[in-house]
Amino acid sequence: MSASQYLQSLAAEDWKVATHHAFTDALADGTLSQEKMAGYLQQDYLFVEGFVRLLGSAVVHAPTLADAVPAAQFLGLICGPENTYFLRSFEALEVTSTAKPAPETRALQELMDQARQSGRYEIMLSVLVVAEWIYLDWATPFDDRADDLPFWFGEWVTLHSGEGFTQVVAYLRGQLDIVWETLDDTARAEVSATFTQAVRLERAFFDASWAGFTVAK
Ligand SMILES: Cc1ncc(CN)c(N)n1
Repeated sequence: MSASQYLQSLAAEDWKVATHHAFTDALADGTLSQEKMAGYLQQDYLFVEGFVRLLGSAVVHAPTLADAVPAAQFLGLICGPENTYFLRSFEALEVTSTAKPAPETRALQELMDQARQSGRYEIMLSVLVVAEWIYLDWATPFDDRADDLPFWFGEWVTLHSGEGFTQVVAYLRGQLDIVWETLDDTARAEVSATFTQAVRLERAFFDASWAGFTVAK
């Protein structure tokens, strides 16, 4: 078992709920209300800012150029097509791009800030791996439906599935698997705690999205 598989197994219950969630099921079959989608995207856009800073920091801390390049390319995707997707969605759903962070969003923002400020590559990777791997897991089974949905649903599935995104997750997991081998028991325990907390917070974010965030108009 790889280190990333081992870490996933530590959070098996939250992982299962987060990747088979009523919220993402409804999103992918197009039955999610526009109100809930708008609220989710507004909160998620607040997540993206911290995520970009964290991913940028991982680029800085990658041991070699070869290790940094895939993360830097992924950064371009987030700041390009994904950022544009958010802005187009806000316009189409007729809501503003700015909202007040909900408690579940703040918890994720704090975790990302802590990971970035730790200055430790393995802690940064723990949060990044969870964020992207969970999305790959829930979105992949719906990959073939994306074209039949309004773009704010369909493109969200497409951005988190397919060959390119599968490679992003494989790269992030691979980096974590490699660095894990260099860690002592204390550092491994810290990575495990960060990883399981990240899974818990991702699940809580979907739970709150399904309950419905207040939408800023
Ligand atoms: C909360 C959250 N976690 C992960 C992802 C995937 N990029 C996201 N958009 N939002």
